[in-house]
Amino acid sequence: MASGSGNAPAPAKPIATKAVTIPSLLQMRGAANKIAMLTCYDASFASLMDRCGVEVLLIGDSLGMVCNGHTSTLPVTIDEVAYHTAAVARGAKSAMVLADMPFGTYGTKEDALRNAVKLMQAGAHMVKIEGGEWVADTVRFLGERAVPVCAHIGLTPQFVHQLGGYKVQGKTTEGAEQLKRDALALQSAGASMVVLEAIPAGLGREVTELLSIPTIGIGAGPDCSGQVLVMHDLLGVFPGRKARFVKNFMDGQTSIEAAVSAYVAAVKDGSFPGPEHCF
Ligand SMILES: Nc1nc(=O)c2c([nH]1)NC[C@@H]1CN(c3ccc(C(=O)N[C@@H](CCC(=O)O)C(=O)O)cc3)CN21
Ligand SMILES: CC(C)C(=O)C(=O)O
Repeated sequence: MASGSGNAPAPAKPIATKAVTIPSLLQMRGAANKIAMLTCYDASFASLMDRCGVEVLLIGDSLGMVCNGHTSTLPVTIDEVAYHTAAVARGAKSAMVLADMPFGTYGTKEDALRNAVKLMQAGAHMVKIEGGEWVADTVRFLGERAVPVCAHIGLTPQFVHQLGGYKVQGKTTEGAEQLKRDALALQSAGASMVVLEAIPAGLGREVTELLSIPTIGIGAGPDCSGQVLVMHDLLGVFPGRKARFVKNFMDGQTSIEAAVSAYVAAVKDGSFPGPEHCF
């Protein structure tokens, strides 16, 4: 307790008080200051997460599963993501707003630009695209037209039918080599960040060391530049099967704010993910 503070309680001080930007995320990566990302779908949670110091709010196409009860992300439309993005953008003060490009919205570069513009005009600061080397041209095309891109490789849920389920990727030597080629191609194309989903922890570390842009892991081990979770998993309210990388941060907490703060603290101090959350 600070002395001489009188009777007035100290006002709750938000951790992130300055706008999170692409340069500030790059700087965090360089300083080994872990980046905390969470999915977010509405203004009230955006405000809460922002106050708790979450640096990036992802309007994930997971919204089709956690908000709408679909069994995959494929039914999600660009207008649905734009609607939730506008809500999150109204609630966020400092956090970066990152919006997912849903299934079927970036098949051609022209489609990608037209749809990304909808998300940027709804309030996104960056869009996320699933795919490797083969989407690098799209990443470059968007970047050249003022749309920053976060790439997403490893387990890419829009490919669920080709992958045969939500399975760990990059387990074979060939798979791991392809993932590294994908990561480098996406960085060269101008990606500002890359999400690594459900890959062996060692590969998550290797890809992070290979790149100079931030890597954000979900089931990709503790050595990524940051971590992301679906908020319904963090709060223990998703009724479906839990992936290995999920941790319920409500355990032992009495408020959502405390749970989100515990997540941010655990990402920052490196205690999340633990070995039990890794592949
Ligand atoms: N609530 C929720 N959380 C998520 O993380 C999430 C969604 N929904 N919807 C979109 C995708 C789907 N995701 C998933 C879903 C399941 C697993 C899963 O159960 N994986 C197995 C891997 C099995 C293996 O190959 O060994 C696991 O045990 O974790 C992984 C990612 C991630 N995303
Ligand atoms: C699981 C995260 C990374 C995501 O892409 C989503 O929420 O859709």
